[in-house]
This record gives sequence, C-alpha cells and structure tokens, in this order.
Amino acid sequence: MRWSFEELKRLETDCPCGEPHHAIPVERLEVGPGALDEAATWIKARFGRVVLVMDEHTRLAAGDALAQRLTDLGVVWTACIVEPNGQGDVVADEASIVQVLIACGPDVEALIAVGSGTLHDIARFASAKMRIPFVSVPTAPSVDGFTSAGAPLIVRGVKTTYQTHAPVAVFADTAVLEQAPKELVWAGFGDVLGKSTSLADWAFGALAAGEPYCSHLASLTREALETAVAEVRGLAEGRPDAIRHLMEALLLSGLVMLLFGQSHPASGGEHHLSHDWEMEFLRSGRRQILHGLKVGVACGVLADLYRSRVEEAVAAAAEAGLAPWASLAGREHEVRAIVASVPPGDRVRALMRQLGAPAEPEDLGIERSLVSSSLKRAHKLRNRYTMLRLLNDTNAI
Ligand SMILES: NC(=O)C1=CN([C@@H]2O[C@H](COP(=O)(O)OP(=O)(O)OC[C@H]3O[C@@H](n4cnc5c(N)ncnc54)[C@H](OP(=O)(O)O)[C@@H]3O)[C@@H](O)[C@H]2O)C=CC1
Ligand SMILES: O=C(CO)COP(=O)(O)O
Repeated sequence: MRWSFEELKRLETDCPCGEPHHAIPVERLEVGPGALDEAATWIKARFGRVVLVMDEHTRLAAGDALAQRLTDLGVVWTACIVEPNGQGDVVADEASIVQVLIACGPDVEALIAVGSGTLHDIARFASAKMRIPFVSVPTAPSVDGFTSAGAPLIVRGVKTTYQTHAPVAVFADTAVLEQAPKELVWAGFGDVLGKSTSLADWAFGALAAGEPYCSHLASLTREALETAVAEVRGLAEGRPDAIRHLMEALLLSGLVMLLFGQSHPASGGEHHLSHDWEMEFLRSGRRQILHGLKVGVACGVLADLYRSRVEEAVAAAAEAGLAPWASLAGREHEVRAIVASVPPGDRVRALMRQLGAPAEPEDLGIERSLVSSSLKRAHKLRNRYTMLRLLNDTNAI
C-alpha cells in the first residue's frame, strides 16, 4: 500500500485542517494475493450465517471460491444471485434491493458483497436497512465505491445517493482483480481520472458558495489520481503491479469520501453527466455503459468547457449580481488557479486512448445531441455548486 490505512484513520480526529472528520468503520483492509482465504477466516471469526450477494459473473470470478472456503470452515452461507434487468444489466434499483431483502432470513448476520460497484451498492443499502454489517470482496478495480458509505441507487428512474454505511472489512484478492475484463480496469481508471474535474468543482463550490472543504483530503484524492495516471502504461499492458496500484488508488479515493462524509472529493460535474447518461440509457432501454468509462469521457467534455468558459461566466455572473457566483468578484486569481488545475480535454482523452479505452462520447455510443441536453440538466441531479452549475446559471452552455 502506498498510503497508510492507520494514518488515514488518524485523520478522523487529527487532520491538518483542524476539523474532525467522519469515522472509518472499516476494521480490516487487505489487498493482495490470498485475500479470499483471509476473508473466509475473518468471516468465520465474526459471523455464523451470511448471505453472499453476487451475480452470475462475479460468482464465477470469486463467489464460488469464497463459498467453498466458507463451507470448509463451517460457516453457514446462502447465495443471492442478483438478476439482470431486461437489457441484461444488473442495476442497483428497487428490484435488486427487494431481491436481496427477500433472500435474507431473520438470522442472517452479515451480507458479503462479491462483485463490483453495483453489487456493492445493493449490498450496502440492503445491509444498512437490515442493520447488519457488510463485507466487501471486490472482483474488479472498476470504481472507488468499495470503501465509501454512499449508495448511488436508481429509484424511480432517478440516480440518487443515500448515505448508508461502509463495509466492516475489505478483502481485495489481486489474483481475482488481475482476471477482471480489461473494460472494468479501464472503468476504474476513468473513475479516478474524473477526479481531475471533481477536485476542481469541489474547490470551486467552496470558494463560490462556502461548501465544506478540506485541502488535506483533497490532496489525498489527488494522490489517488496521480497514482493511477502514473500507471497508465502498466494498466494498458495488464501488469499485475499496475492493477494493484489502481485498486489502492480507488480504495484511497473511497476512504476520503468516507472521511469527508459526502462524495464531493470524488464526484463533480463529470459524475452528474455520467449519471444523466445512465438514466437516459435506462429510460430508452439501452444496455448500460460502465460507470467509470462514462466518467472518464465526461471528464474530457467538461475539461474543455471549464477551461474555455468558466472565467468569462464568473465575470458575467459578477456583473449581473447573480448569487452565489457574484461573491467571486475580486477573487479572479483564485478562480484562474482552479481552472488551471483542470487538465486540457485533449490530455484526458489521450490518457484514455493510451489505455485503449473509449475517449469521446461517440466511442461509447452517446450521441452529441444527448451530450448537449445532459449538459443543460445534469447539474440539477445534486445540490452542488459545480462549474457546470455556474455555466448553466449564466446561460454559457
Ligand atoms: N458507492 C460509491 O461511492 C460508488 C458507486 N459507484 C456505482 O457503481 C456502479 C458501477 O459499478 P462498476 O463496477 O463500474 O460496474 P458494475 O458493478 O455494474 O459491473 C458490471 C459488471 O461487470 C461484471 N464483473 C465484475 N467483476 C467481474 C469479473 N471479475 N469477471 C467478470 N465480470 C465481472 C459483472 O457481471 P455482469 O455482466 O453479470 O453484470 C458486473 O455486473 C454504478 O452504479 C456507480 O454509480 C461508483 C463509484 C462510487
Ligand atoms: O460515483 C461516485 C464517486 O466515484 C459517487 O457518486 P455520487 O456523488 O453520485 O454519490
């Protein structure tokens, strides 16, 4: 691990910003070969009866192997194989959550999420409602949500995040992660690359509207971003050390969300665009695109817009006395520094291409007309003072 779990835990009460942060309830965090064995031993020591929440693919990737180990140790387990929707996608929605709740008897002591982002959010939400813990067993380095407490769910067609709880333990077996399809690795890279704009949006919201902010937590999320970017070649080659470092970057980003108590460090306008595309694909019955791929592509779209239009929009808002943006009058140099922290869109796209991943909306089958309409409504999905919201408030898009 390039960062220390113990040092992160200390930030709960002792951060350089001087403010207390939220607690990290994760008791054990293992990344490496053999983590599945450790998961089974740890679960045996803690619980007598568990439900493994997985889907057909993740069952094959790790679920069966974990179940065998649990059987050998005498842990009573049942499996809940979450069913895909009509398009073949497993979605974190009402139907999946009810399926898990039905699969759980009254004596279940914990849920074990065996899968990637979607299965974790289903297990996270269901276990929180049942007031039992959940254990994270990631099968791909595809999102930074393994260690977070937020559960982004599709409820009545709208992607809404509910703050629930973090896993009590995480066991990321690198032997499993190395076998994950390359698209899931690309998605994990895209999710971290999106921090290029989310970090800028977070700083901007703090400057313009006094949103809560911690520069130390921001620096940790930037460390996650830089770790992933430094590994782009290794990831393109599928090197095990690069995959491990990507996973560590994703876990770090999730832990920062956990400490902060909300997703601001990891989710800005690029996530809101991605969520809007996801909702539109569900509405129109299309197959889903991996979250991190959408985020990486949306990051390139917003990088272009932020670098070319934000300073002008701030000036227009100041002249019009438009709240809260007018408060930025006289703080242009700080706005300029935030805008300059966003890499050029071409750089974002070049990194995605270096990996072999989609870089433009068209590469994902997202039409320019959808990009245009999403840019005009995605900021409404969350109550955050992002630069995307400023551009909408000033009719700059
Ligand atoms: N809580 C949080 O803070 C965060 C949550 N998220 C959420 O996570 C979700 C996206 O998660 P993501 O991980 O990208 O995608 P999904 O979890 O939707 O995974 C896509 C599919 O990949 C397949 N899969 C996973 N691992 C393996 C493997 N080892 N081998 C073969 N197939 C595998 C699964 O099979 P199958 O084909 O059966 O579906 C899985 O359903 C979004 O809803 C997003 O909002 C994202 C970031 C943070
Ligand atoms: O996906 C996320 C971080 O990568 C979190 O998304 P939300 O901000 O929608 O909860």
